[in-house]
Amino acid sequence: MSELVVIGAGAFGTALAVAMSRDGTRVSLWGRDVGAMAAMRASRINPRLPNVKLPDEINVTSDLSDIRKTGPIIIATPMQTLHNMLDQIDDPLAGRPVIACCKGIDLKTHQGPSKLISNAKPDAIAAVLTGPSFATDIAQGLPTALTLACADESVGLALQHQLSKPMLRLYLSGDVIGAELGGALKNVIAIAAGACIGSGLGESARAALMTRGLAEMLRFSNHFGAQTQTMMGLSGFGDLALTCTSNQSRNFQFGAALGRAEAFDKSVTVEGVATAQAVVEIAKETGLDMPISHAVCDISTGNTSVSEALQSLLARPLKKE
Ligand SMILES: NC(=O)C1=CN([C@@H]2O[C@H](COP(=O)(O)OP(=O)(O)OC[C@H]3O[C@@H](n4cnc5c(N)ncnc54)[C@H](O)[C@@H]3O)[C@@H](O)[C@H]2O)C=CC1
Ligand SMILES: O=C(CO)COP(=O)(O)O
Repeated sequence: MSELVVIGAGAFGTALAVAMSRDGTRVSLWGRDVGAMAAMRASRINPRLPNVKLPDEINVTSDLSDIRKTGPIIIATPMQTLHNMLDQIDDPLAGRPVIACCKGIDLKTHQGPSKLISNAKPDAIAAVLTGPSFATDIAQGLPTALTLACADESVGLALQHQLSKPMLRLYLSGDVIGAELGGALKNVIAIAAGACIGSGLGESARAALMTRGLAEMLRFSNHFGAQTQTMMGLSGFGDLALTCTSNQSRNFQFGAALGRAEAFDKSVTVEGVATAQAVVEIAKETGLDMPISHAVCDISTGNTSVSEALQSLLARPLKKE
């Protein structure tokens, strides 16, 4: 019987644990909050996914030593907590695949999840699982397709086969940088799309933002060696399309609240805010032109209003597509 560890018992970690356990795989689902994990163990319900019962195959735990069990490790904590999370794991995880689902760029180091993993655990095998998928859809067993990216082709192939399920199709890629940058950058553009709709600018404007946003994603990721094909696939265009057009997306919801000048619940995970800030800092260092990310950084930190940000985007010099 295969085994798997999922670190991070939020919506996404729990959804993946449920999906993976459907074929009898034994999953250890780790969360940091001892009380919340005890409650989840008793009720078999995660309040973030209230309609989904956790199967018996899932061992809900707050004991990090449970990750010593065999099998790949999936990390589904928010991006800005990954550095600290890896520091808490005292095992070197030698030879173990460590698969990040975090979508973002670390503000302190300007690195993505795979680099943080390789720096902290040089003997582990870093991989990334990303693409268009809401936790609720995965947990309910609705059809979903994701990118699994791993630089080690044979490990990637083995993971693709182990983690693909009848309703969860994993497409394999060797372009780890491209896959993780797609997931990080689409959140920034989704905030812009939400602000556009929330402030009543219309769906044509949103389509323009998505298209020019994709151009920004390509410019940025190509600079760091990503392949264009990856950005046009599930982890780039696919996730951009989902997140910019669905009210279920928290990044979209946050942008929409900004557009309507409404308050937003600070406890909700909105990965695009810190990533926009990291992108602006990286753009300053590299000279990359990232106007939408600049606008999102300014509106999400309260430096500019949505209408001022729009005016500055519209006032840019006309250029070739
Ligand atoms: N929810 C979704 O539909 C999807 C989420 N993701 C990604 O998965 C990652 C996690 O997102 P969600 O599960 O949705 O977030 P969530 O807000 O539902 O859960 C986050 C979890 O991380 C835990 N956490 C917070 N700070 C922590 C720390 N310092 N150390 C350890 N654990 C900590 C929280 O207790 C919570 O259980 C994000 O990067 C997100 O972009 C990816 C695909 C879909
Ligand atoms: O990444 C996601 C879907 O693929 C989830 O998006 P949000 O974090 O914006 O909710």
